[in-house]
Amino acid sequence: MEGLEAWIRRHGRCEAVAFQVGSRGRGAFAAESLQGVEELCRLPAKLLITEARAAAGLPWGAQLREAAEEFTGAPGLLVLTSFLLHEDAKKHAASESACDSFYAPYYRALPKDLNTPMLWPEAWHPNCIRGSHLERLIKAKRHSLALEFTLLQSHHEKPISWEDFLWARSIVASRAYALPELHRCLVPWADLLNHGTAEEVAVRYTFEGNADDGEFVMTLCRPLVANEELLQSYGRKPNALLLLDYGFVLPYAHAVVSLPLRPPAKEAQLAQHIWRRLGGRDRETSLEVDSASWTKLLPLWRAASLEGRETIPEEAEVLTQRVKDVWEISLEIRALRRFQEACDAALQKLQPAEAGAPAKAEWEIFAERCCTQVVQEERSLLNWFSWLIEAALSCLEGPRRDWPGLDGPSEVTAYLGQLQAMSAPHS
Ligand SMILES: C[S@@+](CC[C@H](N)C(=O)[O-])C[C@H]1O[C@@H](n2cnc3c(N)ncnc32)[C@H](O)[C@@H]1O
Repeated sequence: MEGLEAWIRRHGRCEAVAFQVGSRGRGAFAAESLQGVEELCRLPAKLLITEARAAAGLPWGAQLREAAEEFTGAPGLLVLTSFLLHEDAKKHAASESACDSFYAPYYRALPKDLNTPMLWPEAWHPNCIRGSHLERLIKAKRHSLALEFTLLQSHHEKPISWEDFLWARSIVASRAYALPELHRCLVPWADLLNHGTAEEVAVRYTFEGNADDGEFVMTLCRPLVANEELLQSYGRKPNALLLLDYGFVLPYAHAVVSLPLRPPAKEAQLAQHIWRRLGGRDRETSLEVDSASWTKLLPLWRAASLEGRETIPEEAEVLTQRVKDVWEISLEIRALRRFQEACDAALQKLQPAEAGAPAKAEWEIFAERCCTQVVQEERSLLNWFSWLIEAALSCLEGPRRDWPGLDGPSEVTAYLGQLQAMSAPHS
């Protein structure tokens, strides 16, 4: 760390921060009590490994970028990974070994051992994640990593190992910033700050000036007492994504599940027409749903629940609009039942919470604890959906004595909105 700080001070500025190991691992702490808005670091552009600089530093940079654009939304992450491999950064991580790269002080401050699902052994598959959304995410990630590795191998002059690739890819996934001016980039010093919730975050950052000679500036945005940890935000992410890219979970973060959504029957022309107008796919798809987005799926479930008709009537556009809002009580009941069936099916697929062989290694105990928490959150979210649907159905189907004034679907929706606001599962 001293080498990194000396390097930063030679080229830019960093203030008032001490690096220590705390409850979140190594992190940045207030060296003294800090009041008001204070500049914590000012880093000239040349200290940042931007995707443009990485591409320029690789003989195959331009071709790799072009090829990566074909199959990933963030090609810069692959270019940065390739650059770390080309620079042999892993060899210098957490070591004093000789390195003639300009970024040597940064590489030496990088962690050698990481624990994210990308680095879990391929065969390691904890029982608790079977059937979960988390399992789908991990499988999809492994699949895309294999494709990325093949792409990098076809560009690098020297052979690269799978282990080195996974290390470099995990470093980039867990540390790269996305700055509007520079796109993806590694920012030495700043990337030592751990992640906190919106209430905990104590810094904000910006890039001033142009890409070649601008500066990355991090500022304090609330007072801190001495030794308090300085936290930044990695974005409002569900625990499944925090686990996937960063290898940790928060005690309170929102859960996500995937629910199967089946298109209406082929012969139900009107339903098919409305389904497609709403963006529904031709085949069964799994949609990611959380406690904030579930209502956006209701129109699709309504469309899928429409009774078949031979032809598309002239008023089909009007009907599409009605399906987006709440239309009629019987349709709403059928749609909610479909939603409930999808939740039940997803719940059935989850393993009992206590399943799983006892873990041995330290990384395994930690990984299994994180997985168990994420899957428990999925289960809670699915149970919460079921509870909401039950509340809605008893409202729509029952005598509605308890809720006088709830006469039509829109009142029911408003009522559900209130229930949702009061009871959303935050943990
Ligand atoms: C950008 S780095 C932060 C610095 C890192 N702790 C280090 O020693 O280099 C991101 C990594 O820090 C750890 N981390 C960040 N925020 C965390 C948190 N709230 N709880 C636990 N670990 C956290 C995770 O290992 C994550 O992959």
